[in-house]
Order: sequence, then C-alpha cells, then structure tokens
Amino acid sequence: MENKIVVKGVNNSFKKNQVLKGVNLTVKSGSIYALLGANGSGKSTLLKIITGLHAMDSGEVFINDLEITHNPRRIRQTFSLNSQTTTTDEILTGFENLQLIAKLRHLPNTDEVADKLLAQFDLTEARDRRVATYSGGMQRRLDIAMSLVGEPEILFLDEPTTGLDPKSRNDLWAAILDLKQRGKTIFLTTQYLEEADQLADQIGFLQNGHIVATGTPAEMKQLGGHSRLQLIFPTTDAIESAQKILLDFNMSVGTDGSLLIDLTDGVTTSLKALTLLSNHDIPISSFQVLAPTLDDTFMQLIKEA
Ligand SMILES: Nc1ncnc2c1ncn2[C@@H]1O[C@H](COP(=O)(O)OP(=O)(O)OP(=O)(O)O)[C@@H](O)[C@H]1O
Repeated sequence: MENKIVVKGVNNSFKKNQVLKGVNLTVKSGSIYALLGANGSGKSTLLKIITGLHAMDSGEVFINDLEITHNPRRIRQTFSLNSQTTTTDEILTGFENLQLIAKLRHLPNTDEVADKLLAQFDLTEARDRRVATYSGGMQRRLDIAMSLVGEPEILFLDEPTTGLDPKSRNDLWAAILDLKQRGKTIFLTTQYLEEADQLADQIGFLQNGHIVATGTPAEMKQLGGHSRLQLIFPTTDAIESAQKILLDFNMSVGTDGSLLIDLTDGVTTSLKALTLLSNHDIPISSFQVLAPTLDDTFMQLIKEA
C-alpha cells in the first residue's frame, strides 16, 4: 500500500511553548489513522499543519508525494477537513445544504450528488427538514457528508464524535468505516480510546511533542502490559488464604476486592494459579482472563512521560 500522508520532523512553537518536537508519521492509502493524545498534546495543531491551515516552524509534510508548502492548490483538491465547528446552515434543509456546496464546487448534477450523500449517511428521510430540527448525531453526519462533496481522496476529521451519545457515535463509526471501504484515506484525532480501537488501522500516540508510540490497536494494547487473570472469591477468608498461597505470583488486588494476576507467560501462569488454589481447597466464585486495553497503554505511556 502506498503512503498517502508523510510527516517528517515537524516542529512548532507558540512563543516559548514548543508543542511539536520533530513529529514523524506515515498514513497508508485507504487506511484509517487515529492520532491519540491527552488534552493540549498538540493534536489540533498537527492537523492544522498537515492541512496547511497553520505554518510549521520546520519540517516537511507530503500528501500524495507532494510537499504541501510548495503545492498548496493542487493538494487542497485532494482532501477535505472536517473540524469541530459545524459548516451547515441551520435554516436550510439537509438537501439544500449539500446542493449548495455542490453548486459552489461547480459540480454537474448537484441534486444527484446531494441525494446520493443523504442516502450514504442515512439522512434520506430527513432530506427536506431544516437542519435546525436535526439531532446532534444527524448534524454531525451531515457535516461529514458536506466534506465529501466532490469526492476528496482524503478526509481529516477533528474529534468526529465528541459530544455524541453512544448510539450516534456508533452510527458515525459505521459511516466512517464505510468511507474506508469506499477507498478513502482517513486521518482523525480523538481523545476516545475506544474510538481509536474500533476504527483505526494505525494509532499514533502524541505526547510531549512526539509520537511516542505507534502501531495497530492490538500492538498498542500490548504496550500497556500483559493479560491478567481475575479471580473472584466468595468470602474474605478465601481472598486472604489465596493471597498467602499465591505469594510467588505478580499479584494485585482490584478495586472490587478481586485478585489480579499478571499473566507473564500466558496460559501456563493461569493453570498454575488455579491448580494451586484447587489443591488447597480454596473456593472461587468465578475467574476470567482480562486482555490488556488501550486504557492500560494510555496510563502506562502517561506514567513513563
Ligand atoms: N494559537 C495558539 N496560540 C498559543 N498557544 C496555542 C495556540 N493553539 C494551541 N496552543 C497551545 O498549544 C498546545 C496544543 O494545543 P492543541 O489545541 O493543538 O492540543 P490538542 O491536543 O488538540 O488539545 P484538545 O484535545 O484539548 O483539543 C496547548 O498548550 C495550547 O494551549
């Protein structure tokens, strides 16, 4: 797969505050890249630099192998930026909003373009309603539909689901995955670990001005630690006895009183622990293996900073 976006050594400061310190990243064509980072880590600044809205102090950004500062016009036609502020006109209907953008872009068949996008984002039923009557999720879908007028190859989404309820968030995730199926390359920023987990092919974790970790969601979860065996006991006596017997294991007590055993060597550790408890007749209510999550990685990376 060819590289669609390449960021090399990007630096940026606001007066004495150096926000980006040599950021490097690569986005493959037809993939979804999620830029994760805490509040104020510089996600929006980097997005603005890549899309040419903000000048960088030094570094290079290539889109389709063209350096952005030397080819701004040509590159601008290949992507669309969906920022957190809405671009829709609430007085107009969904159809009229899309039709207007299609006309501004001098597209032929503006009605057809508008109807196709309404269908793609599950808004056909609300076609002739004023946008003021749309729910937050519908407005966000229409916003993204507006970005797609003219079929850009690349879509930049700045925190696309912030403020949406779980159902609307799921609907939007489905729409974003559908765009990937249609061959679009998507670069999004998010603070939601679950969003990155659900959508991204690659995650970049921005911290202290650098991409400190990058990989697939599965690879990123591994950085957070090992799987853990969670043991739940019926009585406090059983917990105390188990703690004495399992002293040689890397163990911690969960907030709910369960015992958590770090599975350094996977299944073998689980079997050893369960066999020991069984041999000592310690009753267990239930047990399960907890896989590492992106939250573990996030906390681990923040701890290491
Ligand atoms: N125009 C500006 N002038 C001065 N400082 C700025 C400006 N824009 C951003 N900053 C600072 O740069 C840092 C990074 O901001 P940025 O908005 O890029 O972070 P972010 O990761 O997108 O945060 P959030 O998740 O809260 O949106 C912050 O310390 C912010 O205060």
